[in-house]
Amino acid sequence: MELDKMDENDWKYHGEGNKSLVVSHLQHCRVLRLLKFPSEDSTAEQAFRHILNIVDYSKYVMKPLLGEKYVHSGEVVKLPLDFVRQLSLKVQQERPELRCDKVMDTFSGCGLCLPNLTQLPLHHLRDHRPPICVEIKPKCGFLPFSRHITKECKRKVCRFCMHQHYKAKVKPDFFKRMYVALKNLLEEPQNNLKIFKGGELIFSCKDDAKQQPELNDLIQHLRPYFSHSNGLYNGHQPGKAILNEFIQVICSALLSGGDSNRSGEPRKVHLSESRPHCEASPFPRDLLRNGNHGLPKDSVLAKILQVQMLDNLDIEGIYPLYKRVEQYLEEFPKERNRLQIDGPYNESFMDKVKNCPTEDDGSVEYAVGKVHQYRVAMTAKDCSVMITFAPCEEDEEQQLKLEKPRFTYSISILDLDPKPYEGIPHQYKLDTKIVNYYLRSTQAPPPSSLYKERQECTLLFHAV
Ligand SMILES: O=P(O)(O)O[C@@H]1[C@@H](OP(=O)(O)O)[C@H](OP(=O)(O)O)[C@H](O)[C@H](OP(=O)(O)O)[C@H]1OP(=O)(O)O
Ligand SMILES: Nc1ncnc2c1ncn2[C@@H]1O[C@H](COP(=O)(O)OP(=O)(O)OP(=O)(O)O)[C@@H](O)[C@H]1O
Repeated sequence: MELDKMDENDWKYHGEGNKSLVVSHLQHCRVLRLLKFPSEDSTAEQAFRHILNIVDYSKYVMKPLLGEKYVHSGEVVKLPLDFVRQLSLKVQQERPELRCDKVMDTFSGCGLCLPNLTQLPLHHLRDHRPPICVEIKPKCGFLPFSRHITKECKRKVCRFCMHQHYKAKVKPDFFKRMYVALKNLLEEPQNNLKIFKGGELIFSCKDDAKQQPELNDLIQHLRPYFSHSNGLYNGHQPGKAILNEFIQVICSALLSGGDSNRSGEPRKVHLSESRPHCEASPFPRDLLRNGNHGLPKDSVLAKILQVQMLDNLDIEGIYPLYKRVEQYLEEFPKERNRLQIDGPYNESFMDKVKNCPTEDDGSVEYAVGKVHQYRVAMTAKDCSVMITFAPCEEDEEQQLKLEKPRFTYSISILDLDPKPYEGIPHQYKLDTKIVNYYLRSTQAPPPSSLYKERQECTLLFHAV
């Protein structure tokens, strides 16, 4: 990619979230991630610093915690301003209305260049069928174990379920739901699930998607990849067989640990054996009944859960520590840099995350260490996982161990941006609102709404 010869016609709109907009190259397996801001009053300097922070945070903090193989930090590129402005005009009509409250950064001339993770590197492809990519957000579903928790319901119902209740929508949580969840995901129109084919979005459940997803269309897209399934179920429900196989492929990849095919039986990590489960979801109990309660140790989901669990004090335990840091900074404002409150996110920041004292000795160092850990956990609670697979030849190295057909695959974790220190008071208030709303609305509800709530918070199996 020659940065001085950038042409907006070589790029197309790929997707966006709350904080960034992504365009993909028409020929090369690259994307550009451009920041978005609430208005055009941010400075180029701020935007540049922000994007450098994103790369450093990914490289020095999240990558060592989550694993080299899953994280692609990308590189900051300086883009011609004219190119960025033209690009912004070009993509505007593609943007979902709900996301247009923010504008693309057209003033800093900076972007993040990353591999297009919806594609597979070309050398893997010896087949005419383009890669399929599934993107999910494995939101946090574990119950907090902190002694600082004041509301008993937080020990029984996970924040995820309560937040969904608060937002009146449902999102995926892989730790508890896996296979059944994927089925549910495909049918639930408000989830964070995207499916790409050859880099093109073919299925999206996100509420900002332009069209509602159509399961039958998805089955048609998937049919050529699972053609041997067509004869199953006596031909009555070939769509169901195809979806089942598709889900199996995704589950195998998510549980594979990247090298399970080389080391034999994947090792299990028993994360939930003696832990209580969210009462709003019957799924963990079902899993336990089947003895299937562990995640393989090196699997992407185990890695993410491990980092999410760095939040071991809960926001109720973190908020007083945040106030301790604030009080200290009021007295010693110059200490902000040494404590790396706003970065830089380098090895020294990582040291503070890793070597935070286990017991509160009343020091500001302890408070800062815990606040940093909390922010890292927040990032892991909001990241996305992309599983990209394509049919492969028998002798290819990284394969999913399925009888038939065989796929080559890659797994990546994306959206690993730092969560702002200033966001902690907001998180604290939000937590109170979520819990209070949950308590208010679940105390003595009419029978019909009780039933509805359980449906919303749990995973139910529906025939496809
Ligand atoms: O608060 P949550 O759990 O709803 O997560 C927010 C996400 O909503 P989701 O529920 O995943 O659709 C939200 O995603 P969407 O905008 O809904 O796609 C953002 O990721 C947000 O993070 P940030 O403010 O952009 O840094 C996320 O906020 P935080 O991670 O900062 O809480
Ligand atoms: N490297 C990549 N390769 C392919 N697609 C990508 C890549 N990075 C991002 N995307 C796509 O662009 C979308 C938006 O990117 P991203 O999640 O980073 O935005 P965000 O604004 O940070 O999200 P959030 O709303 O969670 O804050 C993703 O959901 C994904 O579909």
